[in-house]
Amino acid sequence: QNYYDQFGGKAGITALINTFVDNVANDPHINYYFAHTNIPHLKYELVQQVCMAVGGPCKYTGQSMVEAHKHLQVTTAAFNYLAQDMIDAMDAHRIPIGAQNYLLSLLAPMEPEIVTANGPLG
Ligand code: HEM
Repeated sequence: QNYYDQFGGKAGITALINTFVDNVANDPHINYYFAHTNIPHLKYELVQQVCMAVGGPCKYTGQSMVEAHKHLQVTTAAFNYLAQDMIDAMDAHRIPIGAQNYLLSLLAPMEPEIVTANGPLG
């Protein structure tokens, strides 16, 4: 089974992103970043991005990671909390650990494009 199938195809990825965005919305460490965000649009873009990343028949046509985040002052701590919210969502959807690690290995290198601010500890 390829990674796209291990994520449950488009339906599985859509369900995963719904849970992930719910987790972020309920995460007091980072939810304030999304106070002015169009959530349905964000979900749409995330589904396309993750679907394409795991080899599915989708095309991400949203903003670059630099463009989407440059005004947000994202810290490394915020990035790590968001990653944990994704892990929790993948666990909740019983995504196989190998597929989880594959997606995380694609997200981790995006950190330097997204993190633009230092936290209180530098
Ligand atoms: C690897 C990690 C991440 C990925 C793959 C990612 C992906 C995305 C994508 C695809 C969009 C939509 C772009 C568009 O609309 O064209 C977006 C927007 C956004 N992201 Fe991220 N993101 C990540 C990390 C973060 C982190 C750590 C934060 C803050 C804690 C964050 C906050 C936001 C916000 C607030 C928006 C909406 C911006 C707006 O409304 O203008 N993201 N992200």
